Amino acid sequence: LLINPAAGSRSLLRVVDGAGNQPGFAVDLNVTNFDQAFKDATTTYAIVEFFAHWCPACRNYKPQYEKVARLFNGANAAHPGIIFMTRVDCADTINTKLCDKFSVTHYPSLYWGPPSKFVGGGWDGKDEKSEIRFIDDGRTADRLLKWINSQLGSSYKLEDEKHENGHVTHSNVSDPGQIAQALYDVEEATIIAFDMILENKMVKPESRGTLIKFMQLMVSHHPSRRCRRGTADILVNFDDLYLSKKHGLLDKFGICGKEAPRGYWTFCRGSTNDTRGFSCGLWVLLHSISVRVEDGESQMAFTTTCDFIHQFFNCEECSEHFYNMCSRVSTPFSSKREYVLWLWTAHNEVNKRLKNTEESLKTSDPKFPKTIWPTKRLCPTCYNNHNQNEESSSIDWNHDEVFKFLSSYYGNQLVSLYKEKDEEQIQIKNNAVSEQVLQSTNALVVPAGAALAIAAASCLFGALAWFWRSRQKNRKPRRS
Ligand SMILES: Cc1cc2nc3c(=O)[nH]c(=O)nc-3n(C[C@H](O)[C@H](O)[C@H](O)COP(=O)(O)OP(=O)(O)OC[C@H]3O[C@@H](n4cnc5c(N)ncnc54)[C@H](O)[C@@H]3O)c2cc1C
Repeated sequence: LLINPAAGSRSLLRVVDGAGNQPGFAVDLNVTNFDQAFKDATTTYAIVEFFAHWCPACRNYKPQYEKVARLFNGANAAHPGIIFMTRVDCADTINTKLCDKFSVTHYPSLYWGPPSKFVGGGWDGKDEKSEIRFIDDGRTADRLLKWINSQLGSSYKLEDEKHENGHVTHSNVSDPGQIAQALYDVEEATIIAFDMILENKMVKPESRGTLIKFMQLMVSHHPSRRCRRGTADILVNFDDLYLSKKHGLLDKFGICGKEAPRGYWTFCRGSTNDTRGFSCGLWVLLHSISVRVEDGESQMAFTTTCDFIHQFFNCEECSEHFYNMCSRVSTPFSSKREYVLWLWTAHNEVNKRLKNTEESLKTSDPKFPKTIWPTKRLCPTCYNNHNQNEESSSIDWNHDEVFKFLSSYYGNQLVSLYKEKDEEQIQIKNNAVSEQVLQSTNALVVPAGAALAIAAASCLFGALAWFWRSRQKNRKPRRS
């Protein structure tokens, strides 16, 4: 029996069950590995199917369950990082006590909950507050997926396929719908960026302000709701966490909360593990912030991003080259359009440079060669001259169309797909954050961080943008 302890990771192993059946997508667990598997799971939710191998209905149910597990488990999952799908054979005597703990009375029985709640957990059907729930309508694949969709507010379909990087030669010229998958990558890139900053102890007195400003930008304009909220939580506690050197506490907070998936790349997955990933996710983060800022914030977003990349992106060549491009800007940006188009042009300058380097050194990802972007196929109207070769050194761009395209691609196509936490939890968090604000006396944190965090926790992001801007205008000079 095989089980990958990093249950949610990309390399989830297929399992051969005791009866020598074909490997499946659902992961077979037993009492010896049950707790560990859920401790290690990086998904937001888990499902456990309790079955008995002698039960004919369970044998018939297995292909149904597998159809759903295919969507969420394994290297080819269409929706990785969301649900860890498992099964336990209650007819195996070593599992008797485990099945008793979940009050399993008939087979198959399905349970749903956050992975951590299954660790040492159980279910007796009486505790209404239990986060583990009995799935009362999952008898076919269709019905189980419908039940899942009703929980998550999602619209997954049994036919969904992984955004397959390899199915066309030039994947980055293909399906515009793929960008919807990028939200998880943006979250992961955010987590990695902040992990690196902490691990490498990159926050110095001279770079602290840049980090705070970038986090403020994220609180208002990160496309992921849980990253906005996680960042707000950290900002509120920023002084405690950094000045008191309690860096370990940051793990407790999590820049994108604790539920954001780790170990997956979907939109940014390269054809090998050492291409794409983080740097692609970082670009998508920067673009998605750029299309969300207000006109009046564009210059601040530009300088903050330039400083952040310069001080915290620890690819030296990348950060220096990017900063050079920043330094060439002589007139302050007065509109979001200008900033969005500048970032797009800067990215294309990097693409152009890397295209030559990668071609000569043969280091490109064969399935993702660098191109001037967007290609004609992705945005035909971005090109004034439809006959012009995309490789041409001076493409006649229709900048209005490019701006429209970028605003949609990185804006409303890139949004949080998961369901909001329940209202009660938000309220608790909201109260906790408000408490912090009342107690805080730090001039920097209160206006810039805590106030944002309250709004973030309340999900009032429209109000937040207005509130923040008015604060920015009225902000008193910092205490030295
Ligand atoms: C700020 C920054 C500077 C970098 N500088 C360097 C460097 O100097 N040297 C180096 O070797 N690597 C550099 N990198 C890494 C490099 O740019 C790529 O991220 C990496 O090679 C992975 O490429 P990719 O194929 O995933 O596409 P990426 O270039 O990472 O792009 C990610 C996605 O963004 C979209 N995209 C592509 N071009 C544009 C555009 N012009 N505007 C908007 N969206 C676009 C595409 O959908 C693409 O798949 C830098 C990364 C960043 C974030």
